[in-house]
Amino acid sequence: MSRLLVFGRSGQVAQELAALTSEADFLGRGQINLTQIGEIANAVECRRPWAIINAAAYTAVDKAETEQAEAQFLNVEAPALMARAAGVLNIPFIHISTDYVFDGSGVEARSEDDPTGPLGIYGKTKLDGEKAIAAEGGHWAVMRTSWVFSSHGNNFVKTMLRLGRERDELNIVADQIGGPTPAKDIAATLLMMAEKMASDARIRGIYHYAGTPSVSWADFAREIFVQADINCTVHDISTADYPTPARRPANSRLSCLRLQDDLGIEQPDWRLGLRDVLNNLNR
Ligand SMILES: NC(=O)C1=CN([C@@H]2O[C@H](COP(=O)(O)OP(=O)(O)OC[C@H]3O[C@@H](n4cnc5c(N)ncnc54)[C@H](OP(=O)(O)O)[C@@H]3O)[C@@H](O)[C@H]2O)C=CC1
Ligand SMILES: Cc1cn([C@H]2C[C@H](O)[C@@H](COP(=O)(O)OP(=O)(O)O[C@H]3O[C@@H](C)C(=O)[C@@H](O)[C@H]3O)O2)c(=O)[nH]c1=O
Repeated sequence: MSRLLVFGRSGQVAQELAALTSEADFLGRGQINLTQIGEIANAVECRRPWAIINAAAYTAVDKAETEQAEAQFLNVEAPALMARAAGVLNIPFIHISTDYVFDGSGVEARSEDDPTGPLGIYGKTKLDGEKAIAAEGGHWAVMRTSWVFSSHGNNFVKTMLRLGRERDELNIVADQIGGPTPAKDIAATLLMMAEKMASDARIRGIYHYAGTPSVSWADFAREIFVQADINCTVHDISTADYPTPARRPANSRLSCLRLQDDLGIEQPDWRLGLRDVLNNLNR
């Protein structure tokens, strides 16, 4: 019986996929060098999976501004090679992209067909990755998600838990709004999408999937401190008061109606996902 192939192993989404299924092979940095020509096609050919999920990426938003070549390879070239290898076997390929493909203007939730306009290198390479996958022409889907958190790897929740225990007050950006998304819910949705795609060729293209309700980073931090019972005061600041190498979108709201209509999948309430993550970290 053929298995699922996942690129990525110790990342947030990859670990949550591993927790949900034992019927998959996971290839992280220790198992495959994604920058080595031929390794992706070989890995796919010798395993002959029934579907491929790409959970590997270059995700360091600020560092990408100076490590453009690495970001380009991992976020554009490698996913295109995965899509091509999936096309050869005629199997579904699912990739993950980001709210950072948008320019963040306006206040409305963005739908899949809205114009893009990344503000930094990370977002630009993720957008170019989407386009490169589409150009391969196989049976592909891209899940665009946002503000991912889990008990594994690096994320805003873990940064806030560390800083909140060290300091009495923190200044956090309050004019960037988005949907925090639990990696566990992303993993479950990716598996559902893969299964559905295997039997229904109409499930293809870009799908938004983000947690609800939308909040600012500052309000997200406040909820983390309430749930974790940490005494740290959050002060609202503006993006201009927190300079970073990469610009980030002010409006990261994603409309997730397409996924609801095509697959019946609802947006997760991130506050419940946060409770679950905090419980796991406390175990
Ligand atoms: N984090 C976020 O807030 C968001 C993430 N996304 C997207 O979701 C996807 C998953 O993100 P997330 O789980 O947070 O990512 P992580 O940063 O937690 O994990 C990245 C994964 O990429 C793999 N990887 C990185 N560099 C290499 C390399 N040179 N060769 C092989 N593998 C490599 C890592 O491998 P290894 O297993 O060896 O460590 C790891 O599994 C990405 O496509 C990301 O762009 C979208 C929106 C928000
Ligand atoms: C630590 C800290 C951050 N911030 C701000 C900076 C930034 O605007 C916001 C979030 O910072 P981070 O650097 O943790 O998040 P960032 O790495 O930008 O998160 C993004 O990662 C990539 C991979 C994605 O695809 C996005 O969806 C998004 O999740 O919080 C403060 O205002 N005060 C602080 O003390």
